[in-house]
Amino acid sequence: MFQSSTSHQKNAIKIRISSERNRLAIPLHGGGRVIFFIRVEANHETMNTAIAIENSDGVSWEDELHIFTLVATHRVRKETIVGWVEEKADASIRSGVVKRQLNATGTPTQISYRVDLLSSDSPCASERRRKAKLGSEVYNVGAGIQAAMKMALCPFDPASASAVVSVAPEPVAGIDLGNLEDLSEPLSALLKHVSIFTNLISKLSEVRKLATLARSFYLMTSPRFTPYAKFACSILTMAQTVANAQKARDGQLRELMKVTTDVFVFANKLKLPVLEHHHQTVKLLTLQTTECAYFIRDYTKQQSFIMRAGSTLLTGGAINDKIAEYQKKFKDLQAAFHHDSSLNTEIAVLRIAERLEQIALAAELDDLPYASARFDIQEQCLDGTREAVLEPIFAWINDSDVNTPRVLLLSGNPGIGKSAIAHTVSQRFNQLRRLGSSFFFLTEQPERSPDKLFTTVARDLADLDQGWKDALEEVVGSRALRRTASIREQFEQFILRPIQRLPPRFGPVVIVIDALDAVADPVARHMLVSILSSRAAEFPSHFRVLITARPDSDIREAFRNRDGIKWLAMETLIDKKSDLKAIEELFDNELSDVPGLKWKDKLCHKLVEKSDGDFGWAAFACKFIKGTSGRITSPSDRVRRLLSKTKAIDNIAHLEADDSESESEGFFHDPMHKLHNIWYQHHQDFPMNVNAVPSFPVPRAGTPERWAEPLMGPNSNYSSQFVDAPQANWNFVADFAHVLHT
Ligand SMILES: Nc1ncnc2c1ncn2[C@@H]1O[C@H](COP(=O)(O)OP(=O)(O)OP(=O)(O)O)[C@@H](O)[C@H]1O
Repeated sequence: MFQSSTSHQKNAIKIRISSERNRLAIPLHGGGRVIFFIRVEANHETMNTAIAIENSDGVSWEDELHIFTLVATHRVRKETIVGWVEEKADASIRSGVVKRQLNATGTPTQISYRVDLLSSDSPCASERRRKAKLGSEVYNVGAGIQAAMKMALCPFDPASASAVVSVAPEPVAGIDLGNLEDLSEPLSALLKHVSIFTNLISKLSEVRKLATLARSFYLMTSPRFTPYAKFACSILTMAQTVANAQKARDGQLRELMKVTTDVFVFANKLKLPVLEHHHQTVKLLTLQTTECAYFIRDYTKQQSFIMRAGSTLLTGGAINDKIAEYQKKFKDLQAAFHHDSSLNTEIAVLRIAERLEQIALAAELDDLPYASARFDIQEQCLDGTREAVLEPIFAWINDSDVNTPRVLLLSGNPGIGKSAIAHTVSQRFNQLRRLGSSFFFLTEQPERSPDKLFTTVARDLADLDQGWKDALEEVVGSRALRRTASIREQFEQFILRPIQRLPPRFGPVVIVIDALDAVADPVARHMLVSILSSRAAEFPSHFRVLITARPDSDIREAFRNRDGIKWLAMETLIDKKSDLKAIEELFDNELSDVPGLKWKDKLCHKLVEKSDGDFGWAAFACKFIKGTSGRITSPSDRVRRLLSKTKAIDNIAHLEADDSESESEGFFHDPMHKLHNIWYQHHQDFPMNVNAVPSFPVPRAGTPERWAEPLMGPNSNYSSQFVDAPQANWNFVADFAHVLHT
């Protein structure tokens, strides 16, 4: 094992490991596929190299590890240590390739490795510099614990970060600020145990998923532990970097980390069935750790934050009280494991609980128009799906860099799954008590109108945060103002003004606005799009506003190349392979019990292929196959029916014709959805002229001919409705008719 000397600890060391060809003669037990990997241990942390498989040349790795100690392991069904080397990482081993005999193998086995000091222009060093310069670590939250560990353990190079190390501020009264370097050790230990825990509960999630998936597709209530544990790890990792880079100390914070670590050490010793039994406590533990991680990250990072807050409510006393509350919560959680009881309390969150001073006159917030337009737990992404889209969104939310764009536009074509993402993000941050507000526009629900957006957001924020409530009550002023219908005035008075009065906050506050494209009123839409795209920078740095929309031309134009805006196109993020796998799982769970349907049958697997990764279609297919009314009664016939038709929207009408009694609600039954899809299919652009379209009476069932009838026949009752429509609509009508006939 390499023993790192103190003098080397601050340097990044690269270890390149490769076995000597034909020399890794390790006795294999029991046959089967043998996988080799190298486990490296350093400072009580472990990590594995990529997997290698033996071939005629032996086994070799080309991997870079930025830590010091090394153990080689060999896995035959279960993990077995087949040999190791132990060595001091002194100058002698940095003189080129080193060959060593592995200890503890039956047959003499040699491996060779090289240890290099990283040059200052190596990717690792420049990556570290880049991140240090940004002042925060940007992590792909979902990339997994190993990645987080890798980043965390990349030894800190003071030279590369010195340009950005800030000078510790004067201590604020009541807060013991000293040398933060002292925090890196407890933080490291906490990170290690959170990471072990993440791996542990990922297995638990698997167990739970089986049970969950057996339930209805739409009812996804499974506790989603792993993402939070990953959050916590990633956020703690950021804190660790900052803790390394800055000079301060806080004994209480260290104590909090110790208490938290103790809980994880304890929890990590529990067996899976026990954790399964305590799933509510496990969930609370992961949520509480994430909340605590935000606190530790921002506390260690933002001395100026504390300075500014010092004069208000974030005095040392308030922070100390909160740390004590966090500690108590963790102790309660540990006790819940001990006493076989479950905790049903909410997590402790640092909020400004006391009232702002000098509030002139508290106004009645009920006067502010409010729309019930929040997220719906049943509309979330199917568990484990769309991680490739969710992860960059979580990383953006958790990025503590003050320059992070406040607004993220997630664009995507109709039915691609934008709203499902918006519901998922809302739900996850709601559980963390960090969802400021969520507003889902729906064409068919006009009460979710644009002139209620900002007032609803303002009231939701007031429910979340007493400080916001105070600030809002103070600024809303007269009744006339509270009832203003001007979107701009609402934004300025009910969002921006309270923001300016607020002291800084710990951790992110997330606001989700879904389906901006569904705002039909052109004047209101123009105003909303303009405000959201041009005034993003006025939100405070911990605000994250996620907006989803189809890529209509007005939205594209407004959000393109704007400061403070991040734009992700869903099409570029989707991982089709994993979508297909998730759809297969969905079909498996939904259809395997359907009487008379042999799910394992090739026919059914063709459904997966046919879905082409489209969750909307997959959900529709399940519903259709399980339907009990209509002319086609046998589920297998229904499958055949689905497979015999193209996936084009118009053929769903055909299916309905044969099964006219089948459920008529749902994704493909929404006439507006169909019309938008057909428009997009032909123009690759939005918007179509939505004003004329709602008046089009799309029959809920019928053959394509019947659908086309109102458009095609000059004497038709319906076609007269289009006589006054602008030319653009005639183009649309022509396209629509064309699609129906092809
Ligand atoms: N990851 C997912 N897991 C389960 N269902 C999904 C997923 N993604 C999408 N769906 C389902 O697919 C259908 C279409 O998704 P969604 O409404 O989110 O699309 P959209 O991009 O918002 O469409 P639109 O632009 O028309 O509003 C819905 O029934 C939704 O529940």
